[in-house]
Amino acid sequence: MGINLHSFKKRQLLYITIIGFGMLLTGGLITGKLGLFSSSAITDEIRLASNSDVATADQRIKIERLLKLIQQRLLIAHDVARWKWNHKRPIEDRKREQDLLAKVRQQATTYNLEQDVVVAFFQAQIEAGKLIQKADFQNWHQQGAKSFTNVPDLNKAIRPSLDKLNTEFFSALVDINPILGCSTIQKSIESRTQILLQGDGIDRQVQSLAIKPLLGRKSTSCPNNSI
Ligand SMILES: O=C(O)C(=O)C[C@]1(C(=O)O)C=C[C@@H](O)C=C1
Repeated sequence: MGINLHSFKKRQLLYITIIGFGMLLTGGLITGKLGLFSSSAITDEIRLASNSDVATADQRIKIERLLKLIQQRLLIAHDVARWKWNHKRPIEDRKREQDLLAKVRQQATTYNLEQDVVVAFFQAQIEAGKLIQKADFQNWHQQGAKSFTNVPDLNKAIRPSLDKLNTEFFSALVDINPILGCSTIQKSIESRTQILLQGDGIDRQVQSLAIKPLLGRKSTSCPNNSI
């Protein structure tokens, strides 16, 4: 009796599942055939509701390339901090920041990018890097850390490697710029950030500071998700 009841319940569940799938399938076919809900805004919403990352493979490559560059730049901040700790120099160097931002503002025109967007992006990278440096200093103060050995020179090695990254940043920004306004892309940047933008000192605050300018554009649905 127990066994019979069990198998009856199992069969009931199977029927319900089959009917459910059937309804979903016919529903999909009918809406597909009639072209109902075909506006990209609605499909985007449906996709977003079911999956937070619906970027195409090509779009993901662009997003990941940019996030990897952000990560690389942020991790260099530890070397900057070590050099400044050894040389008892303040974390902030306003002159260097101003020079750097003036340079990228100029470069933006060469790359056909909006100047203010580019400046905001690099400013965010500088601010995020400073958060990492400040956390390092705080830890070292608490630990009573001494001078570090084998630290690359700020002017001869570290700053040139930061500058070198800028060329790659521009190429990545040019690539991603046309799709930055898409809500799907913005969602994907946010979700890939949690996975890829990781490493020593890169906490949530640093992450969100670094990607904020990428999410600033008014979010619209992409007319065609295959851009
Ligand atoms: O070059 C430095 O001295 C750094 O500390 C790096 C950096 C940057 O991220 O580019 C960060 C903070 C300074 O105010 C200036 C520049």
